Amino acid sequence: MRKKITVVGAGQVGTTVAQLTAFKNLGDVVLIDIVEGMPQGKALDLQQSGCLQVFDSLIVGTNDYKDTADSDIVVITAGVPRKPGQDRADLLKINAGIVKNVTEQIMKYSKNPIIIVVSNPLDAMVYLAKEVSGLPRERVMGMAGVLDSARFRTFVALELNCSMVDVDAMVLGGHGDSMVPMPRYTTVSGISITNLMKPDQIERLVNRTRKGGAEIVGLLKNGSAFLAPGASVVKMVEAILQDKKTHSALHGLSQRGIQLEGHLLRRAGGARLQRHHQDHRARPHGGRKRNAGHLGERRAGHHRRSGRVPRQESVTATAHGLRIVTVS
Ligand SMILES: NC(=O)c1ccc[n+]([C@@H]2O[C@H](COP(=O)([O-])OP(=O)(O)OC[C@H]3O[C@@H](n4cnc5c(N)ncnc54)[C@H](O)[C@@H]3O)[C@@H](O)[C@H]2O)c1
Ligand SMILES: O=C(O)C[C@H](O)C(=O)O
Repeated sequence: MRKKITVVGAGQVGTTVAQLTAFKNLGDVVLIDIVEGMPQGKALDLQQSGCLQVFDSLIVGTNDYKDTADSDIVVITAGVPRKPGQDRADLLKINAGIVKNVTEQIMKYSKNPIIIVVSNPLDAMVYLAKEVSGLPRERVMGMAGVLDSARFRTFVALELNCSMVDVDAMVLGGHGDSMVPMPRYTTVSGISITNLMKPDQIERLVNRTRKGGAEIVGLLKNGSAFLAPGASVVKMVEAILQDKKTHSALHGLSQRGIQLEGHLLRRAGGARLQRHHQDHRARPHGGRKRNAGHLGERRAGHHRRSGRVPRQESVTATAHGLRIVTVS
């Protein structure tokens, strides 16, 4: 049976996901949006590239959730992107309504899909989709780890003037300024960048990675990144459908089942939040202060050496005074 991949939201990210999914022949694609005619037009356009790009995936554009029935994977990109000067969290109210509605519609027609959430603020939207769908946590995940790691890899490769393919990077934590790039476990052909770069160089790249999305929003002025995000989603789709067991799948799946304590509650008001006073920043070159980035790095390092995939990583995001628990 051919796999069925539904992409909700036929905007910038959704269209890129549909196109790359088809180009890689990963299965049939359903592209759904609330705007009438638009997903149909894009689907037809994409279908007509099949004989040129050599794929035989069937591409359906629709506004009707019946067409999404029995999807194996559903990618949720529906929602508003941020504008320059906005934080991802500013999208929470509007996108929470959209993601809730989309998840309810999806679950009417697909019993046991794997959901990959893209809409921002990512961690909160993953949590919402998991709660609304009622699916087990391993079937609801967000796309961010793959993208954030790809950005770190790119910046390292550009800095060292080496091939991006030789760079392996790890970024843990939520998709925001509190993300934790891990320099000691970021390598070029197996050599840690802490042996290849000066501390201030690394700090610059870590900060650029954390602000990677905002940098592109500032340049585009009307919308946010979509090419690397689309490619990141398709990397995850491919890893899942082909059970690739690659570490880049781990990056993606490390976002799986994120439980974001307090983010939604904080907006709802009145919730008691866990506040942590530790500095959340990763400290690539040590220092006496133990912080969340360091602890996360250590734990991940231990698991890497022992060959085990970390079952659970805790990362403290002091930016919002919240505790994010990432379960993989
Ligand atoms: N997780 C990440 O790393 C990452 C990366 C890039 C973008 N994003 C987020 O993904 C979202 C989409 O970004 P984009 O650039 O594709 O935006 P876009 O505006 O180009 O596309 C969004 C699409 O969603 C559609 N939509 C809105 N409400 C809908 C609904 N109820 N049902 C179906 N479709 C609906 C819109 O009509 C539009 O076509 C944004 O929230 C953005 O912040 C996240
Ligand atoms: O920055 C954004 O708002 C979009 C996305 O989260 C990204 O990191 O590119």
